[in-house]
Amino acid sequence: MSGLTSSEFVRHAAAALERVRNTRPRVHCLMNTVVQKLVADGLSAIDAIPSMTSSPEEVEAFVEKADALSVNLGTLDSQRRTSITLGVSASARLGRPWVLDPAHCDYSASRATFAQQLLREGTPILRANEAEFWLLQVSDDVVGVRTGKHDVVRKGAQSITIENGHPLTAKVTGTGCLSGAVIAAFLALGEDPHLSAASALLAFGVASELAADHARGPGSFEPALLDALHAISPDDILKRARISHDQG
Ligand SMILES: Nc1ncnc2c1ncn2[C@@H]1O[C@H](COP(=O)(O)OP(=O)(O)OP(=O)(O)O)[C@@H](O)[C@H]1O
Ligand SMILES: Cc1ncsc1CCO
Ligand SMILES: [Mg+2]
Repeated sequence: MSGLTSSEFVRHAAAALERVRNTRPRVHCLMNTVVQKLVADGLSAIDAIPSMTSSPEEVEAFVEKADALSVNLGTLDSQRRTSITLGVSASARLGRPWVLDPAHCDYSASRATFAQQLLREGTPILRANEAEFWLLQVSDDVVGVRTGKHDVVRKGAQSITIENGHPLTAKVTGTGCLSGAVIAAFLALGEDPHLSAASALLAFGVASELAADHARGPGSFEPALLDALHAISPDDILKRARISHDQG
């Protein structure tokens, strides 16, 4: 884990949350049409600044203005393919960090092929659920994030496992998509991408636990998660973190 002990990593994550709040990174999202609002609200709640437009004519200008890009393939159509291709190339050209969520690439061979092509542009972070993750190949310099009961953040032989979280998170559509956008906000700090991705997921997992304390089910969990992303403090991370790591 880049030479850090577990407790050093947890302190890094707590401080990274504070830096996201203070620097207010701009995150451009090429997001599926199902969960645009949740993703924009979740980014705003952690004090990042979202933009969501996806027209091919404008995408390069928005990527240029942003500090990081979050790409999601959930509702791919031909215009979105064009916008995503342009956005990802601009990101790689400008050296901006970017995150790929290959949503539902396990349902469609053409989507999986597209995801695999995109992963060759720049040095992205891959954020995927179990089924999607195992379908794609990532090179050793790409950080691969597999979410689920535990989130595993791997780079080459090194991995960090985040045990924080709550099962209700999986009952709200789009929390995985939002976790990818939150990773992009942490990447915008320009720090080690492996640590940034793991820090983002630790903050997200702890926020999920805080939210669950105020929820009666998925319906009340969603707004509680936004409240928790707004309220979560570095201290919550220091007190609640449950992680393990493998140096490979
Ligand atoms: N069993 C579980 N217990 C706790 N947290 C979970 C569980 N399963 C998933 N999560 C959390 O729920 C969020 C969504 O993860 P998931 O792997 O379901 O992504 P996804 O399928 O891409 O979601 P979506 O497509 O709805 O955005 C992540 O923050 C993950 O940590
Ligand atoms: C349900 C669904 N369908 C396309 S995108 C999306 C939300 C993220 O999975
Ligand atoms: Mg998904």
